[in-house]
Amino acid sequence: MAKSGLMCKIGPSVLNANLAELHNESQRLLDSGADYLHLDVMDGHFVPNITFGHPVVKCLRTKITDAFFETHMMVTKPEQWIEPMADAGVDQYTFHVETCNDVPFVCRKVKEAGMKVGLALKPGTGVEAVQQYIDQADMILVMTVEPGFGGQKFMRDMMGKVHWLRQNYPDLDIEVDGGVGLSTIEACAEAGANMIVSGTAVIGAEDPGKVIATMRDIVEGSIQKCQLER
Ligand SMILES: O=C(CO)[C@H](O)[C@H](O)COP(=O)(O)O
Ligand SMILES: [Fe+2]
Repeated sequence: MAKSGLMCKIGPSVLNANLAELHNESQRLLDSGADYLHLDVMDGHFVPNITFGHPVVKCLRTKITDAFFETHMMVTKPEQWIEPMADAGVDQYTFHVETCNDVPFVCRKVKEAGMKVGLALKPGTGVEAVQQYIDQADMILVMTVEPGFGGQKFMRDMMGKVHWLRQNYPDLDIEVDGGVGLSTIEACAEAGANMIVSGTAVIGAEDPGKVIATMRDIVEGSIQKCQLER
């Protein structure tokens, strides 16, 4: 039996939380069992919405020193924010290939700045847009909503991309983001996603810890099943 190091990781998004309480809300999610924080950065150009940038992330880092921070960069110029985000204490810099003229250059710069590289795909972008760069990335993010807003409906037809990536790259970290919760996690797990972003479904839950634990059980079950079949 082939052995894989694939791990399930649950990374809540604070996008729809009360951002006046960013530190407390983030800490509550980590105390509820989150493995990392998914921080949605929007510039009002790449997506029709604005959230926060590196100054806010830097402040949050002074309060939360030990958690893994991923920034999901929904910005027109991903190369512009590499240094500021590294300085803010970001661990993984996930940027969209649609807006990037030179993906290998940005991957290299992100690594040189000491961060992991995530490559993100909008729903309309096929996996062929990242295929040639997979060896330069630590993770591929398959968006399951149009980026820009939390609380949207999960796009089930994105699972074909996740499945294709998992079939071809058994040990790759594959993240899903958008509309993921208890009613959609099985589809994500069966397709092969191992990094799960969940915003509204976790933030709005009476017991976020229970939602995170249930999603983890389902994803870990799929990873085990997949390993047994290999
Ligand atoms: O990148 C995003 C939106 O562009 C968010 O991460 C995502 O939408 C999470 O929120 P929800 O689970 O509520 O959909
Ligand atoms: Fe996101």
